[in-house]
Amino acid sequence: MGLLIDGEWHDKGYDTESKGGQFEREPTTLRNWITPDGSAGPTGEDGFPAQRGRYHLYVSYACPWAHRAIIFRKLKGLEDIISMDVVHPHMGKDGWTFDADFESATGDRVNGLSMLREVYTKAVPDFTGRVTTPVLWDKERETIVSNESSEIIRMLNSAFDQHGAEGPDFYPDELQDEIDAINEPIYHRVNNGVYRTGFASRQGPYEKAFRSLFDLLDGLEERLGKQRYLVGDTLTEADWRLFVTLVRFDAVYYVHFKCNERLIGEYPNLSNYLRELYQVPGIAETVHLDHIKHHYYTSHPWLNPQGIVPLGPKLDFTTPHDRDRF
Ligand SMILES: N[C@@H](CCC(=O)N[C@@H](CS)C(=O)NCC(=O)O)C(=O)O
Repeated sequence: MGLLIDGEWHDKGYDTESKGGQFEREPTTLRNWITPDGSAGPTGEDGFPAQRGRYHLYVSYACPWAHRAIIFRKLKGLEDIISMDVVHPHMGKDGWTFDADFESATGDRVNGLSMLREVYTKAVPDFTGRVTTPVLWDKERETIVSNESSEIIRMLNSAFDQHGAEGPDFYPDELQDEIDAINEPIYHRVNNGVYRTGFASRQGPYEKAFRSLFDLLDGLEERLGKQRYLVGDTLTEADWRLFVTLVRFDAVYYVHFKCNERLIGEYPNLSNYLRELYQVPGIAETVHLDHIKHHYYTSHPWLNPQGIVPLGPKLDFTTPHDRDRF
């Protein structure tokens, strides 16, 4: 694992010690937007109009942030409109690579590169920052549109409506305030919270992140006992953002990140909700537990020095759920 500084690769992990043992995720910096007419979005520059065949997603099947983008590409019917390549699940001293010797890892079929960091330096030769997935690439301008998943999913949700996108609107105008309001704590305390728990390098920050995570999971369990989805009876972006963490939880976060107060399988509402989302047509094929387990258990040697990938647990998200009671 490492990062680019002025375009040069440095094999360096996360610096939690200078932050008192806390893990802090660095903000993403490449934040342009694809828009229907190519005008500028809320951040970044203009010149990225929605077009069939022009854009490409680089993803990891292991990564929850990339998983959001994979889900939106699938549910919005964009698979023939936006192409996609999948990195190797192991993130070692070179960071993400395009080695294709793992089931469903594709290599780089657009730029023919061997490491994801080369995609970054092709776009920004003096790039400084972590080399993260997902990356939304513009084949025409040969540059990165965005590496911020929360914004990529908003583009996929609405920018391609005139170019064959289908499926529901997961961020409808009338629910935006409520969606934003629930996304905020879920991002800090659950999506990023599992990382804050797992990457904490001192006891105090670990316990703080752990408590904040499970307090919110308890709150979500209660909320989902009263309504079908996070925002009433409409399946929205907020649910997909939570789903990607829940689906990894029992296989990885519970053990590897020491998030072990309770399994998701032990929460009646959260586990039924997780199964309902998993069973939405198209979603199961976006979930690659082999990539997920291989990535986490082999890519953080300070947490799991031998890199043994556990064989369990036995998980079955296809059994019936009870969410149609709402
Ligand atoms: N804010 C980014 C975060 C993406 C992210 O951190 N991805 C992880 C994989 S799960 C990554 O590529 N990490 C590489 C690193 O930290 O060096 C997003 O949501 O798109």
